[in-house]
Amino acid sequence: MNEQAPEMPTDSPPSGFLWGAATSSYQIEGSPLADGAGPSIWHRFAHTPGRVLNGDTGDIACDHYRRWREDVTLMASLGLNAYRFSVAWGRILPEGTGRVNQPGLDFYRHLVDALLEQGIEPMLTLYHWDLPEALDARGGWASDASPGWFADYARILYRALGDRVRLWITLNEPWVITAGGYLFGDLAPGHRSQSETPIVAHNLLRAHAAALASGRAEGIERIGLAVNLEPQYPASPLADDIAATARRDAFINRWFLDPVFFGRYPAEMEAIFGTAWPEYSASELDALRAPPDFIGVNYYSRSVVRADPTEQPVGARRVRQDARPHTAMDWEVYPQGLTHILAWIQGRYGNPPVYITENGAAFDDPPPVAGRLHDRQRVAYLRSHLRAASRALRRGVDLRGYFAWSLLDNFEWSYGYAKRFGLVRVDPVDRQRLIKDSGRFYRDAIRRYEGRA
Ligand SMILES: N=[N+]=NCCCCNC(=O)[C@@H]1[C@H]2[C@H](O)[C@@H](O)[C@H](O)[C@@H](CO)[C@@H]12
Repeated sequence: MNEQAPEMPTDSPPSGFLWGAATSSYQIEGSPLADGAGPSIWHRFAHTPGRVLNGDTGDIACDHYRRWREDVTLMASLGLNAYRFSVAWGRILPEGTGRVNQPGLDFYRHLVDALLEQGIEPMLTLYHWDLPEALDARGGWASDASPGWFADYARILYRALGDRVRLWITLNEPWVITAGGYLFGDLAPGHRSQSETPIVAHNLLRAHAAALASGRAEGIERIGLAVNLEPQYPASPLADDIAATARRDAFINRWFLDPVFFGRYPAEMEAIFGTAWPEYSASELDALRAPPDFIGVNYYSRSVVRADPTEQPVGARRVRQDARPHTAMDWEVYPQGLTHILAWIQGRYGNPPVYITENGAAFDDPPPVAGRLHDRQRVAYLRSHLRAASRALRRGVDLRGYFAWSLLDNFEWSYGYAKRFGLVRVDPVDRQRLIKDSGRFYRDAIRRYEGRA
């Protein structure tokens, strides 16, 4: 058996299924201030000593801002029929509001046109963490004005690209934006405030609702929300561990989806944040109800949970499953969790359309040999998770597509370039692209699934 051949069930996916790869602006583009762009909070954060491993920044990254034509050709050679990317807000509105920077709009219009010419469906994420620095100086996502800023920015893009982009995502991972940027402080803007955190989360939900409404007004029909979801499993049947697992499930998985689908927060949130949890009126909560046309699921791993009062604010911690394989991020490889979380969405939120908008793994890749890079662990990860997605399809989940994270090795936030998720290697010195075995595997899997193998 050819070890690269995908051992996957032969049941083919629904017609029109999207096979893509995903990236984000700050992680791949480089040239953060080119052609009139304004700096983002990640430009400042990365240039702040001690914030990013090895002092890495996104100043060059994958140099995609200049190599985007080459990268579109690369996507076509992989047989992708879709590509998920994000727009850098500061390229469009250097000050975050007000004056539009036409060269920024032109960059994304050229990219979209090149994708369409290759038969690749663009999926545009409006916000993937790179808030304009000028808006952070005005309070950022903690500001009551932030939903309006976001809706105005979204409207400019809907009007500029709405005739050629059919799939839109408002926010990428509001949980990570909130927890990483405002609670734990490992991501930009690097705050550590229990009182600020629920306010930021509420403003992000208001911003999603405002961008959805402004999209509807512009006739945009398919607007989603991308969330990182991580199934939580109790470490024991002890009541304390069961309760801790429910709290962590609310904190990670239901904090944002329940408001947009039900117009209410999970009951556990008040217990988690205590007096820092604001009082909300019925109308404030109902204003959060803004069900997306699809859910983007970013799946990486699961957690096995034990109660731990020292781990605040949830009073729960992840228990490492030492006997199981882990990625270079120390995340357990657990493909079953993908099937479980997709079935959970199906049951809880009424079987909405779903795209797996991110799934992949960082491993310490071996060096290339004779023009090949044998990333066996990543091939195994992809194979097992594509099979897990196939099992969800068999259970009737309305799964519309799969986007591998990531197309390219790129800037992995506070880890810099030390963690590599790409199907394609990017040389740290000259940024030359080299398709890894995982990229070849994915290409062959697409052909087989689409019956072209
Ligand atoms: N324990 N544990 N488990 C998993 C926790 C996942 C939270 N991080 C993400 O989802 C980020 C998402 C981001 O969109 C992308 O920009 C990042 O590059 C990838 C890789 O890090 C993922």
